Amino acid sequence: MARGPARNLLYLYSSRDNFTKVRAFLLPNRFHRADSPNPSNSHPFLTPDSKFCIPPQFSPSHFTQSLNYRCLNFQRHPFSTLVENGTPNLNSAPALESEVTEVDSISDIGLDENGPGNENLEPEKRLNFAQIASRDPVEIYKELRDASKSDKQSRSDWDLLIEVFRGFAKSGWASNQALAVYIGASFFPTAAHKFRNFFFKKCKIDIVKYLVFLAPGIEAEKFLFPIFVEFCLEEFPDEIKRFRSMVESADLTKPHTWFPFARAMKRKIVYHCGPTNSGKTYNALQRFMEAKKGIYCSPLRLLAMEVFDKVNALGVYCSLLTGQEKKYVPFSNHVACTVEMVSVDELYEVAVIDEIQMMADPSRGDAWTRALLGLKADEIHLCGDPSVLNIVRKICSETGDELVEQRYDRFKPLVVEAKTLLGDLKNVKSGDCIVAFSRREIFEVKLAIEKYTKHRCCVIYGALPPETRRQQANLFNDDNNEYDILVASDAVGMGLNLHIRRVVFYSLSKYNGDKTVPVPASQVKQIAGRAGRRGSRYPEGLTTTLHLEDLDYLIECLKKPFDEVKKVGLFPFFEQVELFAGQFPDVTFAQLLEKFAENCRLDGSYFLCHHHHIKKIANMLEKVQGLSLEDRFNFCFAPVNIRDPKAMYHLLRFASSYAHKVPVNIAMGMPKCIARNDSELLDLETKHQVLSMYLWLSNHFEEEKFPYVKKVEAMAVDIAELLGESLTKANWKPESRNPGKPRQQENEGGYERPRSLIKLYEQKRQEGFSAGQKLEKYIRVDLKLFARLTWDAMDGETFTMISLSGQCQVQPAN
Ligand SMILES: Nc1ncnc2c1ncn2[C@@H]1O[C@H](COP(=O)(O)OP(=O)(O)OP(=O)(O)O)[C@@H](O)[C@H]1O
Repeated sequence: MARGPARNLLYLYSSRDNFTKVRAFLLPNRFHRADSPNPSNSHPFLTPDSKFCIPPQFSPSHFTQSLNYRCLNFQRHPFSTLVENGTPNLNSAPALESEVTEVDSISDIGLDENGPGNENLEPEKRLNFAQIASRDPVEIYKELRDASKSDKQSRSDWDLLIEVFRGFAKSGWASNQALAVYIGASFFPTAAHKFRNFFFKKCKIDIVKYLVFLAPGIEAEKFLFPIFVEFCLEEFPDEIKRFRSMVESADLTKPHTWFPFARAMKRKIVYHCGPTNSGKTYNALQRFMEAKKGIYCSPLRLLAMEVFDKVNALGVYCSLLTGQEKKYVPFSNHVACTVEMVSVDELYEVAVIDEIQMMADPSRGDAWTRALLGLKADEIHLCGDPSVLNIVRKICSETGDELVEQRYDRFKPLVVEAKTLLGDLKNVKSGDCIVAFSRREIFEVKLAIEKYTKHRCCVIYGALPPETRRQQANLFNDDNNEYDILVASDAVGMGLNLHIRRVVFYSLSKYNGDKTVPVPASQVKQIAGRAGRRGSRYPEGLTTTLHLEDLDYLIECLKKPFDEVKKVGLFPFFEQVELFAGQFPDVTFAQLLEKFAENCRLDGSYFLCHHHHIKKIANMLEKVQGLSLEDRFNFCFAPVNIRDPKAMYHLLRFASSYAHKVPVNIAMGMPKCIARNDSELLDLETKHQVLSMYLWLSNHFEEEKFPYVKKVEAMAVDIAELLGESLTKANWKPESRNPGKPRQQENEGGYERPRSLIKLYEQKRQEGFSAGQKLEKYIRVDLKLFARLTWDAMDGETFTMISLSGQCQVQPAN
C-alpha cells in the first residue's frame, strides 16, 4: 500500500472527478504563487524541444481522453466490422518472434494451449471490447491486484501479450508520459518490467483478449498506461517521491513568477528598437536622467563607466556599480551598473536595459532575462535591435506589463564600398577601423600598417582593461595626433563613442574556440554600424572588406534582416542549485551542475545558459577543501580567462586562502616599465585580469577576507596605464596565447600581403579573359534592387558604392 504523499497522490488520482486537483498536486511549481495568473492552466512539463518533453496533448485528463478516444474509434468502426464472426482482425499485428523470452515464471500464469478465443465463446459470453475500453483503469488495476491468479490463456494470446508488453517497455511515448507522474526515464524500464510480471500473474481473460485485439502498438500502450500508473503509484512511492523532488528542485519553468514584487507592479516597458547609431540609448537615457530614481544596466563595464561620467557631467548625480567597482556619489539617486549587478530589490522610477538582444547570449543571457523579469521599476526602457522584440512581447503578455514599441532608423546612411582594400593594407585611409577577430591578427595588422604606411594605429580588443580601451579610443578620436587608424576586435561593436569613417573587415571569420566559423550577420551589422556615428565629423558611414572575396558576405550580412530569437537565457539562482544539491549529497559541484542541466525543466521560450567555463572552474576548485556550496558557486562566476593558466592559478590561490580563512593577498610583482615585446604585453594583460578578479571577489565575498583592495585598485590603474603606453609604442610580432593553434604562414615582416586580387586575376586569365577586359558581377542589394559591380581585373581602379538604405549609388573611380 502506498504511504504518505504517494497515498494522497493515489487517492486524488483515483477519483476521476479530481483530475484538476491531481494536476495541481502532481505538478506544483515551487515558485508558484497564489496570485500568479491562472496556475491550473500551466503546462507541467516542457515544450516539445525541451529536455523533459511531455507531448503537449498530455495532461492527467489525457487518460480519460485516451479512453474516450478508443470509444470514439469504436463508434466510428463498429465492433462487428472489425471483428467478423467474433474473430478480432489481427492482420495489422506485427509478426511474432518465435521465441518467448523474459517470462519470469511461466508456471505462474494459467496457460491453456487450446484455450478459448472470443470467437469460440457463446455469443452472449462474447466480450464487449467497447465496454472494456471504457472501463475505469483504477478499477481494472484493483481487480488485477485483488485477483488470486491469472485466467488461462491460449498460447497464441500469450505470445501476443508478451509482444504487447515488450512494446510497452520500449515505448518512447509511455516513457515520456510516465515523467508526468514522476517515473523517471531511467526507472521506467524497471517499472515496466515489474508491471508486466504483475500483469501476467493476475491477468483476466477479457483484458487479455482486448489487448490481443489491440495488438502491440500505441493503442495497447494507451490502454495499459493508466493501469501502469496505478500500479506504479502503489508499488514505487519512494522512487516517485525521489524523482519528483529532483525534478521540482530543477524547475526553471515560469521564471516570471520568481519575482512576485515586480509582478505586483504594473510596469511600462518601452522597447527602443533599431539599428546601431540610431539614438536608442540617447533617448532612453533622457528618461533616465529626468527620473527621480533610475538605474542604467550596461552590457560592459566600459559602457557603465561612460554613462556614469556623462550623466554626472550633466549634473545628475549617479553612482557606479560593476563587479569590480562601487563608486558611490553622495546624494545620488541614479546608478549605472553592469547588468549582472542589477538589484531586483530596489524600487526605481526608470530603468534602462541596454543591448537587450543579449538576452539570447548563450553564456550571459540570463542576466538580461533576470533584469527584464525582475526589475522593480515603473518604466523600463529596453534598447536593442529587433531580434528579441517578439519574445519580449510574449514575456510582457505573461508578466502583464504594458509594452510600447518605438522604432528608430540610422542617423547617417551606411554605405558599402565595393572597391574593398583589394587585399592590400597599404590602401587604408585616415579614420579607418580595421576589424580583426584575433589578438594575433590585430597586432599583425598594426605592424604592417605602421611599417608600410605613414599611419599610426590605436588598438582595442577584449582582453584590455576598460580604462585602456578608453585611452586608445580617445587617442584615435583626437585629431591632433598621428594616431588616425584603429585596429580592433569585435570589442569595438559596443560601448565606445568612436569617430570612425570606415569599418574595414580584415576577415569575416573567427575562431570560436573549436573551429573557424563565419562571423554571425548580427555581429557584422553591429560592428559595421559603428562607422559614421552621429557627432563624428563624417557625413556617412562606410564599410568594406580587405579582400574582394569577403565583400559578398559583408553585403549579405548587412541586408539580412535580424533573425528572430526564439529563446532567451536562464540560469538558476544559488538557492535553486542548493535545493537541487539536496538530492545529490555525494557528487562534486561540477557534476551537480551537469545533473542540473540534464534534469532542469524550462518553458519553451528559455534555454539554460552555457556553463562550460563554470564547470571548468568548479573542477579546478574541487581539491580546495573548506569551501561551502555557496562559496563554490560564487567563485565559479569570477571573471577569469579559463584558457589562461596564470589567471587560473591565481584564482585557485585566492580560493585556497579564502577556504583556509587567511586574508587573501595579491602576491604579484608590479612591472617596472612598459612592455617591450608581446610576451611582456601578455603578462601585463594577465596581471590586470588577476587584479580585476581580486576586486570582483572582494565585492562578492566578505570584504575583510580581501584586505588589499586599495592596493589592488592602485596597481590596476598603473597597469592599465602601462598597457596603454605599451600599445601606443607596440611594434613587434604578436605571440599566441594558444601555441597549439596552427598559424598562418608569415613572411619576414610578420605580414603577408593577401593574394585575393592576384588569385582572382590569375583565375580569370586562365578562364580566357584578356588583360583589361571588364568583369562583371551582380550583387543583390535588397529584394528588388541589384547593383552592378564592375571592376577592372587589371588595374582595380573602377569601383562602385552600394547604398544599403535602399538607393544604389554607382560612383566613378577616383
Ligand atoms: N537627439 C540627439 N541629440 C544629440 N545627439 C544624439 C541624439 N541622439 C543620439 N545622439 C548621439 O548619437 C550617437 C548614437 O546614439 P545612441 O548611442 O543613442 O545610438 P544607439 O542607437 O543606441 O546605438 P548603439 O546601439 O550603437 O549604442 C551618440 O553619440 C549619441 O550621443
